[in-house]
Amino acid sequence: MFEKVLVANRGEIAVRVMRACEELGIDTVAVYSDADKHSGHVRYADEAYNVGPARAADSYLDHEAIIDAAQQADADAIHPGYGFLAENAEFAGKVEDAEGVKWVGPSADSMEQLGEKTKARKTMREADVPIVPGTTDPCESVEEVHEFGEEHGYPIAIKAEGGGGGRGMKIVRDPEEAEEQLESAQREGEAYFDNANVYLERYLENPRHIEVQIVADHHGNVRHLGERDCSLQRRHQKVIEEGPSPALTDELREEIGEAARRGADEAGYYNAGTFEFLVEEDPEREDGELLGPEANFYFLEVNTRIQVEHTVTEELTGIDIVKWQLRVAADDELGFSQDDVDLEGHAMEFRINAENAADDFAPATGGKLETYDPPGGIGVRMDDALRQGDDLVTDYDSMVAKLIVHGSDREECIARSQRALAEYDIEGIPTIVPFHRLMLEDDAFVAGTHTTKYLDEHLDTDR
Ligand SMILES: Nc1ncc2cc(-c3cccc4ccccc34)c(N3CC[C@@H](N)C3)nc2n1
Ligand SMILES: [Ca+2]
Repeated sequence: MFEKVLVANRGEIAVRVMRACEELGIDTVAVYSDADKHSGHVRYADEAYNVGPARAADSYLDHEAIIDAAQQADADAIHPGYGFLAENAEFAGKVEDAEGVKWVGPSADSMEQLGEKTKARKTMREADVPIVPGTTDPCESVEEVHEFGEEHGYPIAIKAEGGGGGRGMKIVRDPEEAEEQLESAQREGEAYFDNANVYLERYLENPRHIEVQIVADHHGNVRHLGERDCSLQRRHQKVIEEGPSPALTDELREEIGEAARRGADEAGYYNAGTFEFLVEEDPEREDGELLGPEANFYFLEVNTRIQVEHTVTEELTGIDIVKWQLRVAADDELGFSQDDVDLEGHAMEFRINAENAADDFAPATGGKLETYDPPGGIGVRMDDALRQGDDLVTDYDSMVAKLIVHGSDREECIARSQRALAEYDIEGIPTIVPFHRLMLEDDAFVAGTHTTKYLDEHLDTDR
């Protein structure tokens, strides 16, 4: 096992990874930009290295600065967390090539193969995993869009091959829009992902967003750790994630989990990853009625990294996913079989963003944590890097903490979440805690019938 690991990230995920290291007896190295000199992840680490100025491109995204810090610290491995360089195949390759430093994540090859959506779709098709009906090669012309529309009907989703998370996705609702949307998707692909290739999918109007956690080692062992339902989103940003999904029967749950496992196996994937699916809602579904094996589910894309919401799966299974990432990177075999994976109860994760929900979720522009008094008690987990008196760092992502709650069932989880959110006392910066308190009283959310569009359709009007 590694003796020292550098965490190439900041905030809550950096502390999360360092906690796993501590428990494995591994020394921790933090990197920080000038803006994070007094931040929580620096306080937590055994040693810390400045990697540059506040601008992420000159610090957290600077490949050489991070690798230099790892070599200065004589670290055995680099864990990227999520965001920043976590899915950057070029960086992963450089780390693997750097003398004596291991990459804690999937192979650079996997990141390329599965990060490129058309390739990922081809691989899934090989593994008999249903993919969203559409193309697996780049779309070259607007005629192709029209032909696709003739065959599959409208609406059509035009997606950037290098895209993900909703970036570079355009919807074509009738033939006249095709040319403009095609060019726009190609331009965005070029601008955001340096890849103008786009592909076509039938656009599902009101799906649920279900994702399956995968953990796999270098010895061919591939496990799925059940699903998370990420349907409560606002402008493609997840707000509350939960597991198990309140909409699936055990049968459909097992089918989707096994499909993800099969897909990961086919791709020769290792370390932690998430396979995203869309599940078509049945508009006539009544309260309490669940989506059974007759429901359609389709592979969407793979996230070749640990995700923000991995905590939901950890609370349901009792499996520390980050520790397994470290063990797998050190060439250990997975210490559990698929049958050992057992989901217990219900869990929800509330992203605590420093944003003002009343002002269209505008990110805070600064502030000091005059009061920081997070909740506790049975079934309540706080993942953050904050303490009272901290100045808010606003140079990066607005998510400052995660509240994860576990209960014996969804009802207890909701009641416990309401109790925890009522206890959560943060003064000095705006956060979306009040918004989460409201969500827990929303009929559709409490019934679990909300789909991916629910917030976008309801927020911009009545709140
Ligand atoms: N063919 C097809 N049909 C419906 C889709 C619906 C989503 C989607 C997924 C999750 C939340 C959404 C919110 C508004 C609009 C779309 C979504 C979607 N996403 C959004 C982010 C990225 N993970 C892929 N792709 C889709 N693709
Ligand atoms: Ca994604």
